[in-house]
Parts: sequence; C-alpha cells; structure tokens
Amino acid sequence: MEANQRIARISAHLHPSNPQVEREHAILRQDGCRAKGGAPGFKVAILGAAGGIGQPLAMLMKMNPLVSVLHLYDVVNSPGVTADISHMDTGAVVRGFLGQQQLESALTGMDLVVIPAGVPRKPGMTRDDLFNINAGIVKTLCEGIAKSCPNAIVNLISNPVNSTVPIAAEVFKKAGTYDPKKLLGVTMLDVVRANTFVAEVLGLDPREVNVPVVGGHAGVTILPLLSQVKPPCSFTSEETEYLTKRIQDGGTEVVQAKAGTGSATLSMAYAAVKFADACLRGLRGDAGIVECAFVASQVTELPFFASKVKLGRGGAEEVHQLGPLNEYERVGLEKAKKELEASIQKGISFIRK
Ligand SMILES: NC(=O)C1=CN([C@@H]2O[C@H](COP(=O)(O)OP(=O)(O)OC[C@H]3O[C@@H](n4cnc5c(N)ncnc54)[C@H](O)[C@@H]3O)[C@@H](O)[C@H]2O)C=CC1
Ligand SMILES: O=C([O-])CC(=O)C(=O)O
Repeated sequence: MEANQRIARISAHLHPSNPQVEREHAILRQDGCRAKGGAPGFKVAILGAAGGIGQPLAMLMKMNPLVSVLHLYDVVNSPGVTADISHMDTGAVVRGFLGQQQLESALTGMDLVVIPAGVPRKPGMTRDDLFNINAGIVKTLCEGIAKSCPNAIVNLISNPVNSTVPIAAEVFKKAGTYDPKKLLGVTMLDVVRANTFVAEVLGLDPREVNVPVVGGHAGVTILPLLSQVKPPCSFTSEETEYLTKRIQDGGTEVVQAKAGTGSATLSMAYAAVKFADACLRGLRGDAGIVECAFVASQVTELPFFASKVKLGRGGAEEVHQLGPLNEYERVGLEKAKKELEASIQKGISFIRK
C-alpha cells in the first residue's frame, strides 16, 4: 500500500464523519472485519463510550489482550475519546462512531457489545426513575444490534437493568434474533461490592473472597447469598444485616457521595471489564468460567433472574440453581421476587404496548 493511502486509512479511523470511514468499513466487512496490523482476538463495541462509565471502560478494554478491534459509539464526543484511547500502545485497533447514522457501521461484525448508554441517577431517584429515558435508548440500540450483529453477546449495563434486559429480549424477539443465552444484564458491580465489603468484615484480601449475588440490580432485588461465601465463613445476625444492606445500597452510597454529578462510573467500568473479559474467555472456549448475571432463567418462576451462569462459546450456557438458602435469604428472596416481577413486566409492556 502506498504511503499516502496508509495515512488516509489511519486518519479515517479517527474521524468518523470522514466519508473515507465508510469505505474502510466496506473493506473490513469484506475481509471479515479482521483489522490489519491488529492482534488476533475479538471485536468489541461499546455503546455510550463517551460517558462516565464508557470512557474508563473503553480504556480498560483497550488494555485487554483478548480484544483486537474496539468500536466506540456515542451520540456525542466519541471522536475525542477515540483519538485519545487510540494512542495507547496496546494491540486493539480503535475506531470511533458518532450518531445514529453510524450505529450500523459501529456494530457490524462485533462479537461482544457492551451497553452503558443512558442517563444516571441523581440523589433521591431510584433506578426505576430512569426508565422513561433509558428504555427508549436501549430499544434503539438493540434494534441496531438485531440488524447488524444479531449473533453478538450483549452485556447490558443501562439502568434499570431489571427492566432494560426484558426490553432488549422483546426487541430481539420481534426481530426474530433472540438467543436468551446471549443477552446478559451486568450485575457484576454487586458482586464486586459484596466481595469488598465482606473482605473488610472478615479481614481478608478481597481478591480471595467470592460472594454470589442473585435476584436483580436494584434495592431489595439485590440479594447477596452470605451463606455461600467462599472461603466458607459465618456471620453474626448484625453482620448479615449490615452487609446485606450495604451491598443493596452500594449504588445509592455513591450517588449520594457524588452529590448530583452522577453514579458509580469507575468501579462500574472495572466491573464491566471483569465481566466482559469473562464473556470473552468463554467465547474463546476456556473451561469453568462462572459469573453472576441477570439472564433469562428458570431458576424461579420469573422469566429473568440473576444467578451464577457458566459462560461459554454460546454465551450463558448454563444457569445455575441458587443452592441452599438460610431463613434470612429465603425471606429476602420473596421480597426480591415481588419487586422484580413488576420491573420485568414493565419492560415487557414497554415493547408489547
Ligand atoms: N448495571 C450497573 O451495575 C450500573 C449501571 N449504571 C447505569 O449506566 C448508565 C450510564 O451511566 P454513566 O456512564 O454514569 O452515564 P453518563 O451520562 O456519564 O454517560 C452515558 C452516555 O450515554 C450516551 N448516550 C445517551 N443516549 C445514547 C444513545 N441513544 N446512544 C448511544 N449513547 C447514548 C451519552 O451521550 C453519554 O455519553 C446509567 O443508566 C446508569 O444508571 C451505572 C452504574 C452501575
Ligand atoms: O446506583 C446507580 O444508580 C448506579 C448503579 O446501578 C450502581 O451503582 O449499582
């Protein structure tokens, strides 16, 4: 390739409004989207990449050796974020996409799509208060996925997760592309928080602690199973009460501390990358990858529920049962199911209305 062609090719990546980018995408489609000069690996898109979560998430994904191509899509500011991240000397090739007319190009050929697009909470709001704005955003983005990369695994972060995952499922059903194994609501931050707070109480390194958190991702629907903590341990009833409440209110703790400027972004980006990495290792065929996620489920009578899932080439290949619960957890489960049922129904009705 001539030097001036090479230069034109590189600059096209950084200026998504440049018509050259369309030609570039046509080339990528032809050669199976393998980026020239990039490392072998998976193609990942982040939708909402210029946001509070999106930016650190993009940075961490650019550092992930399993990622060969990273597409950064947003309705604002994605060219700047893309230019910035693209200077990191890691393997993934980064491309930016701005605005709805570039959604299709952003999604074509992707293996994994991570969605942190949408508005965050302010103090005094519940996650459900975000429904009116975020439901429409998630619907539009999932319509794009159904059209441009119907086989991709989707990691949905946008709140209220308890309703946005059912919305996504309905959109995919309508489009005839729904594969329940490939749609995962991200509840990893609840697990990350639970590991941290439990480690603090036990005086352990949080990296050694694993707490299953089941149910959903809002208030009482967040149900940590403290009876199943690894390494095995026991808690007094005061400790159980304190830990359960702190884990359930972890998001609100950050919203209040940020005092109107947003909700958890950095810990969420960390959790999102931890979860995306597990999905990519599953896609690669690694054995024994198990993480909690909010998925289509038959573990309870509800159509969606968060529990441990085994991640593999097809996505969430097995949904684990909850295992033995103690009395405190059984009571918590009933409360969680009641709220979850309404949130799931609200999501479904938004599309079926
Ligand atoms: N699942 C979880 O554990 C967590 C979920 N969240 C949720 O993640 C979402 C994002 O939070 P932040 O990054 O803090 O918000 P933010 O406002 O900082 O960023 C959101 C980004 O989404 C973009 N966006 C809006 N509409 C879009 C569209 N139609 N297409 C593409 N991008 C669009 C915005 O331009 C912005 O860059 C919120 O709904 C928040 O509640 C936050 C923390 C944890
Ligand atoms: O609390 C919020 O609004 C954001 C969120 O989901 C979390 O931090 O767990």
